[in-house]
Amino acid sequence: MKVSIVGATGYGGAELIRIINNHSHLTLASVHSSSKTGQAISNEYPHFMHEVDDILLEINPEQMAKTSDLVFLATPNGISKGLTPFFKDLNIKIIDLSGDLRIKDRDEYQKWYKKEAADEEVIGRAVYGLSEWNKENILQADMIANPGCFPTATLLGLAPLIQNFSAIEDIIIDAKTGVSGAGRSLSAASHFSEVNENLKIYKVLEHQHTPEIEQQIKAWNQHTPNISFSAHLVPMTRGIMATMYVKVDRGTSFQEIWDLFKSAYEDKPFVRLHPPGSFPSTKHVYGSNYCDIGVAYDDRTNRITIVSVIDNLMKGAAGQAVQNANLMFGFNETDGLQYLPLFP
Ligand SMILES: NC(=O)C1=CN([C@@H]2O[C@H](COP(=O)(O)OP(=O)(O)OC[C@H]3O[C@@H](n4cnc5c(N)ncnc54)[C@H](OP(=O)(O)O)[C@@H]3O)[C@@H](O)[C@H]2O)C=CC1
Ligand SMILES: CC(=O)N[C@@H](CCC(=O)OP(=O)(O)O)C(=O)O
Repeated sequence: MKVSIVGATGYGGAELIRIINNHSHLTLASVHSSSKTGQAISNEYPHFMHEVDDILLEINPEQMAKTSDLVFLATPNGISKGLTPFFKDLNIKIIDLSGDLRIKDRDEYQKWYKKEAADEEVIGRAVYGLSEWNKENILQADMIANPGCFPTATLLGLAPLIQNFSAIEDIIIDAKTGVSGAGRSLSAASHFSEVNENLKIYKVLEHQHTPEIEQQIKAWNQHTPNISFSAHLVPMTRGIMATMYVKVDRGTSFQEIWDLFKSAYEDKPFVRLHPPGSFPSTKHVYGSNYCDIGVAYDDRTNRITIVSVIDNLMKGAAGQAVQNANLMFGFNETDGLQYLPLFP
């Protein structure tokens, strides 16, 4: 299968190139840019030198549909909602890495993203690509809204509880991310001297991933309460850790919780449970498509602590996007993604 990438000069696009270069069924047909056409992608990213030297092309949906079966849109929020209508009647599947097509309620999107939402029809067509939990719909889809990085870590950690435990009182999500989550473009917030030796909370009560997480947990169980979510910037390049505290309104036991997680994830190749009493760190998944999870239960407070880690550029973006492409085209779910994490 041939694929093209819009936004190839960004971190998500570059990670897609790295994976596709190693994939047995996906081949890179073309890379596209809105600002650097005519340059080689290896000029932008010298680590691709002699392996991927494709020239960046302009974004021409009709031309792309002639040479590709699938296009990845690795563009900032607000761009793909304008691009997707041009692909509408063309024979090409779409995986959008941005937040544009994830939120079904247009008013909610506008409230949290502070941008005009995509057309109703496009949003209706897009299938939410949380690979582990929406497989049946992804298999049939021709357009995927790839989940956000924090929602991926959070939802994989919460799923076994929300889906099976009806009595949940309260959910607090305390999340941390590395700086590559902000993309490649320059900003004061990701400046070395403002990130190094610093720990910063941001977008307090305003984070755009809040409605995405709530949309999915309420789809699993409509009685689930709203979440308290906070994001922190940590001086590291890659990685997300979501530490979640879930209060239940009846006594349970570690064994009951553990059994739910074990049965939820025993057949899911990219979700690994840490043995009781041990917890993952971001380096356990660095550069890989794994989501590692650790769980504990405090019988003094009736709170369950879940720690979920991913690499934001892999399972949080490009890795999950390729996992979804594998499902859409009927390949093995793990094709091209069987990297062991880079350690140390
Ligand atoms: N970084 C991460 O960890 C994650 C990112 N995402 C999402 O994935 C998407 C890509 O993120 P990321 O790669 O980090 O972002 P970057 O900022 O690194 O890259 C985005 C790319 O989009 C291109 N672009 C900018 N404006 C336009 C435009 N008007 N039309 C077409 N292309 C444009 C730019 O390339 P050029 O100028 O060459 O066109 C740029 O390189 C975003 O929506 C992000 O929210 C999702 C999960 C995790
Ligand atoms: C460090 C940092 O700024 N991270 C970004 C990650 C957003 C992202 O990539 O997700 P979307 O596709 O939903 O925008 C943030 O927290 O907003």
